[in-house]
Amino acid sequence: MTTLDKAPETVDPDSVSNDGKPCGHGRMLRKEDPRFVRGKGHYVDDVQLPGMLHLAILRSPVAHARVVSVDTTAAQEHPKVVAVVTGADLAEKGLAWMPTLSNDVQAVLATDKVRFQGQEVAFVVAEDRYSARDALELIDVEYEPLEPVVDARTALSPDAPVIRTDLDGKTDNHCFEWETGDSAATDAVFAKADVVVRQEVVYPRVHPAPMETCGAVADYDAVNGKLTLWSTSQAPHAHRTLYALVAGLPEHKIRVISPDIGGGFGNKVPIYPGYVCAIVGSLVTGKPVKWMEDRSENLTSTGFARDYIMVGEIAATSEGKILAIRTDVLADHGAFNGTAAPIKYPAGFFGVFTGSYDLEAAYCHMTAVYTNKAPGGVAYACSFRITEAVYLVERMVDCLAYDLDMDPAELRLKNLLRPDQFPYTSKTGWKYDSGDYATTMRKAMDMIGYDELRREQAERRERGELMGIGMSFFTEAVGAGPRKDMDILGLGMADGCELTVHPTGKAVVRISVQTQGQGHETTFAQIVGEELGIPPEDIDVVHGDTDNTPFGLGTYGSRSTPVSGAAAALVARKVRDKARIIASGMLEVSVADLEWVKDDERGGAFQVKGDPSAAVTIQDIAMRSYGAGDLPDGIEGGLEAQICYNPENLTYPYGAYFCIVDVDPGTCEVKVRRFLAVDDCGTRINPMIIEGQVHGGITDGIGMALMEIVAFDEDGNCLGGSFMDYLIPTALEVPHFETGFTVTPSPHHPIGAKGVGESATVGSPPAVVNAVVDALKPYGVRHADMPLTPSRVWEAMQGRAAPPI
Ligand code: PCD
Ligand SMILES: [Cu+]
Repeated sequence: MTTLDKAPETVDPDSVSNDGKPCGHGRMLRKEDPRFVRGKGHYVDDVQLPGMLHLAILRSPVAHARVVSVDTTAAQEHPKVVAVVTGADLAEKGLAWMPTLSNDVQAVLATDKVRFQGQEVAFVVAEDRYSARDALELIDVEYEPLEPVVDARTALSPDAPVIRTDLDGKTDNHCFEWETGDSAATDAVFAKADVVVRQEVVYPRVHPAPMETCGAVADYDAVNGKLTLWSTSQAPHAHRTLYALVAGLPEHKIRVISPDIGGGFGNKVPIYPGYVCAIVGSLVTGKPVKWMEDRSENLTSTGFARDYIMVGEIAATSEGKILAIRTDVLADHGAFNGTAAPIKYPAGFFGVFTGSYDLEAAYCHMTAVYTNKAPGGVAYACSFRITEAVYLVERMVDCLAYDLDMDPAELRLKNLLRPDQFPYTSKTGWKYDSGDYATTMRKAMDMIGYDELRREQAERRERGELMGIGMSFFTEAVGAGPRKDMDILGLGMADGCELTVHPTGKAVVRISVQTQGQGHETTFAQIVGEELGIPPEDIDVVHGDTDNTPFGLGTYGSRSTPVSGAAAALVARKVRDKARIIASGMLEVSVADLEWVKDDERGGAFQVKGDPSAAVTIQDIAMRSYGAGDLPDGIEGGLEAQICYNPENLTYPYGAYFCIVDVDPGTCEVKVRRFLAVDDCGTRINPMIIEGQVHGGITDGIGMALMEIVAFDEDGNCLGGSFMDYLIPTALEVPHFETGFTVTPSPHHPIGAKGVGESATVGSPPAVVNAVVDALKPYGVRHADMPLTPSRVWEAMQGRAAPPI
């Protein structure tokens, strides 16, 4: 069902739920913003504790070397230094290595070797931040250089030095092998196809680069045996459990607090050595210890994203019916596999590379390798590798359009899944919950004025101008996930939620997910408010503190709305069920005689069927639940509930994106003239927040398509270690954003909502690249790799392969 533009007049047409009723309170200003715009946000670096010490990390200047010796004598003598800790010190405590969230191990501080430039080698704890940094220079490390492995393509060659000598019996740089789909069936379809298109497509290494870098303040209270850790974590509960397992501390004696987070984008999902160092620092000094990265440390040593070399093949009929897709991927995971992905999915959700199309067969084979680069493979605004998958398929479809000389919009419309095919099980086993793709695609084409733009393009081409029209149609799988298939290091991906309505009818909802700027304090209040008829202003959302919130797996992969959002709606319904019983006592009727009504005047109320005068509001009921007088039999006092929600399936948001670019034939500079995103994320809780999310994601996508890359020289030196070298887009590089939407609610989500936080980062890079390649069509360009900097555009126009950057 698509409730496109079908909302009744009285309802904010921006926000309708399954049954056409308003959901939440629509466009509500964010409750957290008054704090942020007045500089009253409270971030990890704002934490100041009495007697707090400062920690700085010594990092490897080289990519691959044996650590011969680490001499800390001079640093220890620095008057303000309190402690210096090396890998050898940690090894004595059994803490030199830690598990990663993808079942690998990573060095906290190097013992045997350094494996990437920027790797943690030792740390200093000093009285102030400056002294800690100064003292790093007094540590003398002797390195015996080893040949670095920089290029994933040669990592498996027999003469490549073995990076992970720490792993028992390891004789090569192989990380993992993975496949999905049906190889034989796919080969058979390819054999009979009229057309086969093949293209190598590289998604370069990029960095999430959140505004706030990573950091922690650890405070170990030896008297009570309690560790409090303020940290920049997108997943405080999961982190706490891992600290308990690794350090052997009792879990109830660990409190992880994620205060305000200045952007996460997947970068704050992993546990970094720095967090562990801060904990060790506090344990050994008995004082609170703060560690805060600088920008360069963040860019060179924390979780990068992508780094996939993909060879795609698409089989089709000469009329443009896509039959099958096949791909072979080489994945560069850096020195340690630092991806965070559900354990059964080493390549994340890359299995959705079949896109939004109706295929006969599909197959993917992937090889992942270790290289002497920073660890990662994090899901940067991407539900576990979906960004890469969508980029591959959307680039391949455009290559097919090029080869068949077909219009790429027409080609997509011909192949999109039809509404009657949902729920649709893809050839790689993903169950797409709902969709009406063609409606969304047509709406986007109308909004952008597709036919008119093609006419304009033809005219401009006559004049030698390079105008490009690019598009993408994407489907994501977000909301990990059903615990039967998904866990991170053994932790099932269900989320708890607790709701308390106070006697005066104000409420507190405690959630396990962690906002990093998405506006959860607003939208979760809206979800509960909608269910109970309590104004969202009267509902406080508590998050980011393991002592005060229920267990859950955290925020990434756009899972908060699909999982915790569902939990919030259901816990509110549980409270409402209890309220109904209390109301039946108050009104002296049976429960069956009551109906739940919501209106502007009263908010929410239970009313005797057919008698609007006999009603009690949720606020009346709350007071009664705590107040004097008897409650119905078996009903305890108070109005609260808790649940743990295990999603039945992921949710599958989708969208149709259009990008218009102009390429200067002289300078080869790309200017994004227009960008339109039409998203379908099911029921929209707060359209204003959704638009903000989409604006951010488009900006990210333009950045990746046109300028972002973490490159390395042949010695393994990172060439993107500052914002002078690692370019991110500013307001100057992005156009005015155009957005639209359709609403196809998720059938299994209690309010029909799907995630949206990453949609635009997933959908926009292929739209931008497709636009640039389309602009270069007169030069016979079928593909060019990101980032499409002027030099790469120039090379493509010369008919040359892209040079390394
Ligand atoms: N339907 C719907 C959906 C949604 N929503 C909204 O919107 C938002 C979002 O959501 P989601 O989609 O659910 O998501 P989340 O989970 O919450 O979040 C996450 C995401 O989010 C995004 N966005 C953002 N924003 C900001 N500001 N910051 C940040 O950091 C960030 N990050 C990014 C990322 S990257 Mo990953 O981590 O990579 O995986 S994942 C991610 C929120 O508020 C909600 O509520 C609404 O309203 N409706
Ligand atoms: Cu990804």
